[in-house]
Amino acid sequence: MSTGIRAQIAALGASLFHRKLTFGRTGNLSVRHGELILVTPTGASLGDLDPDALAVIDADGRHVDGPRPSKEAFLHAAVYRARPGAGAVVHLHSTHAVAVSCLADVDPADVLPPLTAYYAMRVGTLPLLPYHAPGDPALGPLAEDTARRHHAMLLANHGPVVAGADLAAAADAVEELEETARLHLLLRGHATRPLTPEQAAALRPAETR
Ligand SMILES: O=C(O)[C@@H](O)C(=O)COP(=O)(O)O
Ligand SMILES: [Zn+2]
Repeated sequence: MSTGIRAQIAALGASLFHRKLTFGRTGNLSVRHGELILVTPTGASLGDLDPDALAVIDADGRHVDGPRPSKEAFLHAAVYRARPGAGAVVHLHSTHAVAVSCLADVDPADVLPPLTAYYAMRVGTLPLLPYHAPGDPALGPLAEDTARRHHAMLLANHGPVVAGADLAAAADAVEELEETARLHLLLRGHATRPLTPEQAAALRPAETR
């Protein structure tokens, strides 16, 4: 499968890891290539991916080739099935988004307010999916259903999962999500003035139109 895509996955993994957007051996990345999906192997550090050692799965999440895929491969496959326009999926344990995923007083239909235009453009709405242990396939149907309406979702007590037309778009969105989570926590206890529903709707991400 394309060496260019493999190199892009490794380069993005290193960039995310070195900017501390995920830690240790957390997070996973995937890219759709025709009928198949290239996904990071389980137990790998995103900071040290070998482009020649990525797993290949099919649309049902079944292992086709390469090393053992991420334990979230079923989740990536579910998002691709729900979103025919998605070309890449990114899952991270980015600190502020994880912190927000642990808050008790959030609206599970939309966890973060549209504090900035870029958040409204790149993320839009962010549903919270109930806690499941990492790799629990029971999350698959729920993620698939949610992904039909949302390209970004937050796994409770875990982290974000974001789809994009390509890796760059998915990375832009997950980075914006992380920065907005950080702003949201910085602003807790302060009166804030998010975008109005009309202002946010006018900037709704193309992925959700
Ligand atoms: O949180 C987890 O365990 C996974 O969601 C994760 O981030 C890393 O798992 P692998 O992709 O199986 O290494
Ligand atoms: Zn995870």
